Amino acid sequence: MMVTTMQLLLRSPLKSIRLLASRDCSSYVSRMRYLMRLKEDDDACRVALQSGTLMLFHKLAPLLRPTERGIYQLHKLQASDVKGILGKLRENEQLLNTSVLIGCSDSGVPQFSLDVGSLEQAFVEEMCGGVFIDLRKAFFLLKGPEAPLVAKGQALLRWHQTHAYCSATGQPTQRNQAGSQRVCLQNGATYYPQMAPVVIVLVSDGRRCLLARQSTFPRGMYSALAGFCDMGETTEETLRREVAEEVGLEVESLQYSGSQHWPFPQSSFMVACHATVSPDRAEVNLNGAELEDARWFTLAEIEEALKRKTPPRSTKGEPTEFWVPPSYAIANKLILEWANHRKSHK
Ligand SMILES: NC(=O)C1=CN([C@@H]2O[C@H](COP(=O)(O)OP(=O)(O)OC[C@H]3O[C@@H](n4cnc5c(N)ncnc54)[C@H](O)[C@@H]3O)[C@@H](O)[C@H]2O)C=CC1
Repeated sequence: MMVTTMQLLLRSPLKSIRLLASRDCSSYVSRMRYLMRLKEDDDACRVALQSGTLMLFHKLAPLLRPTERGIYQLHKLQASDVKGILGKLRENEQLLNTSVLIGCSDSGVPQFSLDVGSLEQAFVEEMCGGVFIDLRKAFFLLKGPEAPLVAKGQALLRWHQTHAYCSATGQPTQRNQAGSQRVCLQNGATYYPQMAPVVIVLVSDGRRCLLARQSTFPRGMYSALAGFCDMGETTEETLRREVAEEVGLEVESLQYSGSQHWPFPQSSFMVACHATVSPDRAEVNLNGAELEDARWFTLAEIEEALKRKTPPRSTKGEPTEFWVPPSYAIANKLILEWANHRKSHK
């Protein structure tokens, strides 16, 4: 009797786990190698564009599509859809080639983003049945992995819009088809898209956590401390310096939590950590030039704030109570982790 591969897999669960793992891995590896090739080979990238999906932006505002259930989704188009719109407007199809490569879906479809800011906004919206929405608002509306995807798409387009000239020669720079680099036509210098590294830290004294607010924050919102890395600094050095500068405290220990690309106001690479200070050296000495307030919060206060999906508002529509950044911000993740840790160690 012939034994099929599937039957063999069913007989040996351990083997099947190994096989599935290696298949998943190879599909991830092949997708990453494919993207690598598209970044290196302009012709291959132009071919991929014809069968890939496109996220449209208008002056950096992403195109979303309202669904029947009242939620918004990223509106993904094909190259042929965009060509149709360009044809109706009698615009040159070359605009399509200004798109940038963002990634590759799980099923291996390449993803691009394109800014159609030179076209009439209302016409494109009508043609696509979507609406261009400011990125901050879009972040609130999108669910799951769509928010980071749209942030990445916008960040790369923004970088190209602001790096059309070489900072050494003042001459135009030329991009590759994927949009992963620009080269100065005069001196050959290569420029790569950049993010500014930022350390964000949730400080705890073991019992409470420290949150702060700037005067520019929405009313009532407190967040973890954050600061840009100085040239040559390590994560640990930035973290210790920022905590000392902003609230006058000395960090005793720190622990890495995670990271996030943050598109506001421009691309930052957020490195998130937890840190502790000694409870008998926890008196805040505020740097009023940077912060409006910094306070210690108890677990009960934090749990209350985490429960609120939207900030509580007065009749005039202004937030009235303390609230924390929404779930898509890594500050929220830090606060949630701290609360869970405190609950399990009470
Ligand atoms: N995703 C999240 O959960 C959170 C993200 N953030 C982000 O972290 C970043 C840093 O936060 P803050 O220090 O509060 O920001 P901030 O925007 O108040 O910047 C503080 C100062 O840093 C300097 N600065 C601005 N851009 C810089 C750059 N690219 N490189 C070096 N220095 C720069 C300026 O002097 C500025 O006044 C901001 O982009 C902010 O949006 C902050 C809190 C939460």
